[in-house]
Amino acid sequence: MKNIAILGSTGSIGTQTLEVVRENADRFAVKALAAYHNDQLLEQQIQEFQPELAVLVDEEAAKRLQARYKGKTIILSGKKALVNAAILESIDVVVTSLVGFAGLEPTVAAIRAGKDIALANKETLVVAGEIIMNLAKEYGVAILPVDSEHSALFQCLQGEEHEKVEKIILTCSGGPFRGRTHEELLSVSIADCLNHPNWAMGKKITTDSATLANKGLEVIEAKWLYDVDYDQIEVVVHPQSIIHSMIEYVDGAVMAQLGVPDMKLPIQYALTYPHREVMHSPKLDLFKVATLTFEKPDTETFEALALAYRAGKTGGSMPCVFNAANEIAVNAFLEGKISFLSISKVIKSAMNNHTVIAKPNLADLYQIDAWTRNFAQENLLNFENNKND
Ligand SMILES: NC(=O)C1=CN([C@@H]2O[C@H](COP(=O)(O)OP(=O)(O)OC[C@H]3O[C@@H](n4cnc5c(N)ncnc54)[C@H](OP(=O)(O)O)[C@@H]3O)[C@@H](O)[C@H]2O)C=CC1
Ligand SMILES: CC(=O)[C@@H](O)[C@H](O)COP(=O)(O)O
Ligand SMILES: [Mn+2]
Repeated sequence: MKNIAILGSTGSIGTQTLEVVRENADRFAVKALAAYHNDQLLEQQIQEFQPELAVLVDEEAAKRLQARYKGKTIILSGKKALVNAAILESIDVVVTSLVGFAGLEPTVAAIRAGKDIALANKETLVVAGEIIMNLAKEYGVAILPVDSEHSALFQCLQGEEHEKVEKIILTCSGGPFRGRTHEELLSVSIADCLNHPNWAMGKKITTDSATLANKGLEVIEAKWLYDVDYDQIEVVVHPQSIIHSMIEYVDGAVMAQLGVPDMKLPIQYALTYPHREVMHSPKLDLFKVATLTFEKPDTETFEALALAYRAGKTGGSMPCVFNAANEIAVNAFLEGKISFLSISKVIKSAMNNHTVIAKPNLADLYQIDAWTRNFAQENLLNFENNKND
């Protein structure tokens, strides 16, 4: 029996992780659940999975739940309680399915407590990839990728010599605005942006997919997971999202992992690794798919991808700035405060105004994250007047 904690259990990855657990009740037990403020859904999850501990970061939501709930699960609140969930004695693996920089602190704590990490929260690796990978080595824990592309790469690497990797080919759906011009993007709505062609996901990552910031975050995530140079990571737009990524080896062989777009496979593989287990989800029908196509990404129109490469290649604290500015800009876009095209402008402006620290420690990263959020927030509206940029 593997005991798991799910940080972000009420979200897209969190609920799909619970589906995997439900279908493998003889293999997995849920010992800790955590969410931000969705007390209603968390309560249902507590009733069904009976964890030892449940956490709501939002104090008011936690009070509501504590007032209603009469069972044995301990309910804690606040940011620090996320760490309690991540380091609970009985846990073997922590699924990091919460969004954004908030994933960093509990992930670090979980690694230091010797827990394996099933990593969906890519922002953690973007911000602190070197620190996380070194900590994982030091504490002998596994970082198991949940992100579909990185799981595909992980699967393509099994049984192969890592030093024989020539390049990583990261596939990208292109998002809902693939093929659109700058002019056409001036007036896109929030609803258009949240209409991803292939995946049903949380709002933040869906917006990132539309700007191609998601692929940028994934380039940096791949760099740290698989220890390659940025020049070895190529992004290929593949609108069908059937090939989840590929590895080209030194002899020219290209290994790919294919499947229907369904996160339950990468989630289950991260939890059952090194074994494969039966899944009852729909399987790939190549006759139905019929055509797989590939295009170059348009990084002039979708500048966030180019900015992510720049942040990654600059290194040090710059990816932290990219991430924080993106988080602020995406929130502002989703609240209707800025236009779609301003998202990448906010990121660029924060990066241009940052003095890089070459080897930031965790304390530096917290400071830089806070500086960037503040800078981005104060400059959000600077770009709104120049709609024709
Ligand atoms: N969805 C997908 O298919 C994929 C997602 N990912 C990555 O997985 C992560 C989760 O994405 P997704 O599931 O789509 O996101 P969702 O928005 O659907 O869910 C986020 C979850 O995290 C909780 N949460 C949000 N903010 C905080 C916080 N500050 N502290 C604690 N908990 C918090 C939410 O709680 P509440 O509901 O209470 O607000 C919710 O449970 C992201 O890093 C994303 O990039 C990677 C690949 C695919
Ligand atoms: C399911 C998953 O892993 C997402 O990160 C997905 O890849 C988003 O798709 P695109 O960013 O390629 O549009
Ligand atoms: Mn992905």
